[in-house]
Amino acid sequence: MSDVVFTAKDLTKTYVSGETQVHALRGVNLEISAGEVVVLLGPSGSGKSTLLNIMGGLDHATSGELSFKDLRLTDLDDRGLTSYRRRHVGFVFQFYNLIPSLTAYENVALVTEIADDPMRPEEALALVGLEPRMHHFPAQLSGGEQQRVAIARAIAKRPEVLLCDEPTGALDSRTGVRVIDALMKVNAELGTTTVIITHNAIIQEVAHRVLFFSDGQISKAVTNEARRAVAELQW
Ligand SMILES: Nc1ncnc2c1ncn2[C@@H]1O[C@H](COP(=O)(O)OP(=O)(O)OP(=O)(O)O)[C@@H](O)[C@H]1O
Repeated sequence: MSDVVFTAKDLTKTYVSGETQVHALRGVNLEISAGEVVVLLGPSGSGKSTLLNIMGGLDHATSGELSFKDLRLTDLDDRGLTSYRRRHVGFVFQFYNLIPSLTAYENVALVTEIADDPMRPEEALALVGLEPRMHHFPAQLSGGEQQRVAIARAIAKRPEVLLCDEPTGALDSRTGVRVIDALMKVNAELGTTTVIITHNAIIQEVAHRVLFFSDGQISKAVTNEARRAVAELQW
């Protein structure tokens, strides 16, 4: 796990609206290696989503540097970021944003039709344990199952990076565990570098590394010598 995928140096983000400035990131330095599972923890407003959005090419930093491998993201304009996002990044958000009139299979196929070297939708759905339900519509699936469809959709284009913002935020413990299980399986089988924001501190135990955020900075980084198996998680 020594190939570095992300490098951030003194990364800052300041939101300005009228007279008000919000310093969302105040000098973030980090390296994330290929295949790592990194969990971001920290109080509300500490800058986790801001960092994830900048890493995913959804937003621009104010100053500092951020690179994805040899690509300096902080030098790219909107068009460059869009192309980076399409080729390399999968996103999973708290709300699944599935299209209600399409089946699980069709929701995933929407992405595979426009990707360069995609998996087959059934392959992506099998990876998250949903092949038997692939012809169901979102309304016929539980919240956890819908989130697993969203994960299948995010990974079907074989992104190098999967960025997850509160993927279990809307789920109860049992279904949340299955979602984390699906993310860990994708990481193990495809080697997808995975960053997970969560308010659920238990989830840190499955990570290779945990970054604690406080007031726009990483206040502590902990490497887990022994990762806990997903089956042992409970909240
Ligand atoms: N578009 C925006 N405009 C202005 N301020 C913003 C914007 N987005 C985020 N902020 C502010 O930046 C700070 C960091 O927000 P961010 O969403 O990154 O925190 P977070 O750690 O992800 O919080 P949460 O856990 O609640 O999602 C907060 O003070 C927030 O209000």
